[in-house]
Amino acid sequence: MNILVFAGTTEGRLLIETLLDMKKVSVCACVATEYGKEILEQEPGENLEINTGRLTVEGMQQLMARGFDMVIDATHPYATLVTDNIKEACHQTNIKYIRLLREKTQFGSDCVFVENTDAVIRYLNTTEGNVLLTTGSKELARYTEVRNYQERLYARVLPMEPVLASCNELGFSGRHLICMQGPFSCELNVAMLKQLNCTYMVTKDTGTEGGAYEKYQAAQNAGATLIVVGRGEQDCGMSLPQVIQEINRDLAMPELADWFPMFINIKDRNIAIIGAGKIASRRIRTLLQFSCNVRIVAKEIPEEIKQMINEYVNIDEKAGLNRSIELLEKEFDMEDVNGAHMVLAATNSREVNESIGIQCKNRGILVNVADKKEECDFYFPGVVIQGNLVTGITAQGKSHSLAKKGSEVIKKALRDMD
Ligand SMILES: C[C@@]1(CC(=O)O)c2cc3[nH]c(cc4nc(cc5[nH]c(cc(n2)[C@H]1CCC(=O)O)[C@@](C)(CC(=O)O)[C@@H]5CCC(=O)O)C(CC(=O)O)=C4CCC(=O)O)c(CCC(=O)O)c3CC(=O)O
Ligand SMILES: NC(=O)C1=CN([C@@H]2O[C@H](COP(=O)(O)OP(=O)(O)OC[C@H]3O[C@@H](n4cnc5c(N)ncnc54)[C@H](O)[C@@H]3O)[C@@H](O)[C@H]2O)C=CC1
Repeated sequence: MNILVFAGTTEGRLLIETLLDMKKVSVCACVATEYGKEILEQEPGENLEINTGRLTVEGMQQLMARGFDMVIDATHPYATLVTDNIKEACHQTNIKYIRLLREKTQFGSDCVFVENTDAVIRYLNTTEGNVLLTTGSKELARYTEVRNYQERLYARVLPMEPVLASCNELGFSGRHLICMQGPFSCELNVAMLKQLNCTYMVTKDTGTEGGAYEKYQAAQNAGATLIVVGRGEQDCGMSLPQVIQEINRDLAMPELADWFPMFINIKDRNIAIIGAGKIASRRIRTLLQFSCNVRIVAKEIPEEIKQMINEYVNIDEKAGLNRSIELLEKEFDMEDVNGAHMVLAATNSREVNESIGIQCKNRGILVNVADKKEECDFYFPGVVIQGNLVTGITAQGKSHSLAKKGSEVIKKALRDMD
């Protein structure tokens, strides 16, 4: 089973460790930063691949096109934008999405709960006293809206060069900036609160793994008030044991294929290809290696296809083959598929392809619609021929690039065969 994990968090690391201990599981882990990679502390090996860098939705889709059984989103509970992007990419590529979410911390009613950073700033502006900010560097700029922020606020951030620079730029420096990597024990938090004389501490609900409970205890011990910023809409998800249970259930299920390979005799059968672009020409090249009659219909037929046809006509003549290869340079109409046993709709017009699909189905002609798998009666496989061996491979419409890779592997394997 191939699992794509968006990680970079403690629970992501725990999940990956558990997955790598399971048999039959390969993991591709995506982390946004080098720091996230360090958290992982895992050496890439046969069952683990690590990708570093922030991906766009398109980048995620491209990666997912390699064919994964599921995607587990173990990004930070406050990383709402990344989560939206991962969900969108899963939706586009039709891959199962699971949100791994840390459990919420059980804070007492002596905390102040606010919905977002705006609300923290509003609240702090109604109070006095020093504040220890433990919400990270990303939203630090917003906190400059707190009155006397350079005197009142103390920021605790990760010890990374760019983070330090941006904090300094905002006016957080010297005693007011603590660059340190957690985990922070209750005692350490208490010591910091006391040393800096803080009466407030701001945190997100980063869950047990994020040390939120240690902050709560510390605030209580140091006589400070903990201000908790909510998670917004990110409340739905599974815990780590639930995710593992789900994967184990999927592993136990037999994998049933929907597409059965079948070899049919197309000698002297009529095959019509509508369109003569990049996709059609790839398929024409494949079909010409079979003994079927071929009719190509396209508004414009590129010179290279005409040349390819001429070469085949010559080969056919020499070999005494009596099949027809026709080129019709015209706008498509339904007359063009009269007598066809099989049709490939590969124009660049959705409307034309859809209409070809519908009309062929109505007339009982097997049809392939290159831009919409749901409208296909059959898929065009990756075809490799060597002597009497004919192979066709499909990834069942789940990953076109996987089908392509499979064909390449077969081609090489057959070439290397004695
Ligand atoms: C379902 C199927 C139906 C059918 O057409 O028969 C289909 C559908 C679609 N393909 C799309 C895209 C791409 N397909 C390829 C490659 C191949 N696609 C092939 C077959 C199939 N493609 C059928 C079964 C697939 C399966 O087995 O899983 C191969 C095997 C045979 C061949 O085409 O010759 C050949 C690889 C073999 C080789 O190269 O050797 C590439 C890569 C490339 O071109 O380099 C891309 C672009 C990159 C990408 O998206 O990954 C789109 C979106 C179009 C859009 O966005 O407009 C759809 C529409 C949809 O999914 O609904
Ligand atoms: N199944 C697959 O593997 C893939 C499918 N596609 C899809 O396949 C389709 C074709 O892609 P390309 O070959 O790259 O397009 P293209 O733009 O290279 O070629 C389109 C062809 O259709 C012809 N055409 C357009 N309207 C026509 C009409 N009314 N009558 C006759 N001919 C007409 C044009 O003359 C041209 O030859 C697109 O819809 C694309 O989304 C794209 C990538 C891979």
